[in-house]
Amino acid sequence: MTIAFIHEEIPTEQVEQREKVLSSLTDAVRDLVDATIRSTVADDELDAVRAEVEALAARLRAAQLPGPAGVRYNSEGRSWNWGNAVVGRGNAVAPPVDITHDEFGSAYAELTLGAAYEGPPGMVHGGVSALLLDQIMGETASGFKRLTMTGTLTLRYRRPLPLGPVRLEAQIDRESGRKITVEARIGVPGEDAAVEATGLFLIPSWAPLDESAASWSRSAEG
Ligand SMILES: CCCCCCCCCCCC(=O)SCCNC(=O)CCNC(=O)[C@H](O)C(C)(C)COP(=O)(O)OP(=O)(O)OC[C@H]1O[C@@H](n2cnc3c(N)ncnc32)[C@H](O)[C@@H]1OP(=O)(O)O
Repeated sequence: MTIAFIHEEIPTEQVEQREKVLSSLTDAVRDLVDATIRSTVADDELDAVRAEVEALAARLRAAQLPGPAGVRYNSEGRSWNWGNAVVGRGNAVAPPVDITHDEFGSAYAELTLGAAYEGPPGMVHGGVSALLLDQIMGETASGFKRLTMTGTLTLRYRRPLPLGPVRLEAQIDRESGRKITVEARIGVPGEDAAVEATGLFLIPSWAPLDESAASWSRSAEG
């Protein structure tokens, strides 16, 4: 098995410009998804919109990567993972989340979950809560200083979480060698947690304990 981080020598300024433009497109596509779910226009109008959307997809397919976007990095230490299912700037399926790391071992995020993330009527899908928690916990364990992968994630769904504004928080609870235990929660801001999580994150045996993306890539391929 190879987990490859891709070295691509694009200047950071250019990466950031591309990310800005791509993020705007992603936001527009998210809006399209929400509009599609909630639209009540007539069937022939839905059909006309479908034709226009297909034409837009064909324009984007004029130049494509051969596969998924992967995780890329340049020699200035800038990395980007625009296809990531949770934080990918080019991924409109991903919830619109920005994770803040206030200090090593602690992170939080606030975002609004709309119609695209519904499970029980009017409530956030339990898998969406798990998705967001896994990402914030993994980033907290990693701190972008070391590669961590989810080993075991345990969730307790204490109460339904309404669609709308939500807040996530995560902290490292303890660590021992390659094992990092993280505690986290998601809920309505200012209220008791709707979902509490405990996760065991592992620094894989093939990865260095504390290194850069370049060495993760060499270790993973080697
Ligand atoms: C840009 C960068 C962004 C960096 C920011 C990153 C944010 C990422 C957030 C998203 C995270 C994901 O979705 S990650 C994707 C989901 N997770 C995965 O796909 C992981 C799949 N599993 C694996 O690849 C592997 O099993 C590993 C890496 C987890 C462990 O393999 P290993 O390193 O060879 O470890 P191994 O020798 O087997 O075991 C070492 C010790 O850990 C224990 N152990 C092993 N597996 C588990 C387990 N699943 N749960 C509990 N404990 C386990 C063993 O019992 C042993 O304990 P002892 O005998 O020593 O006591």
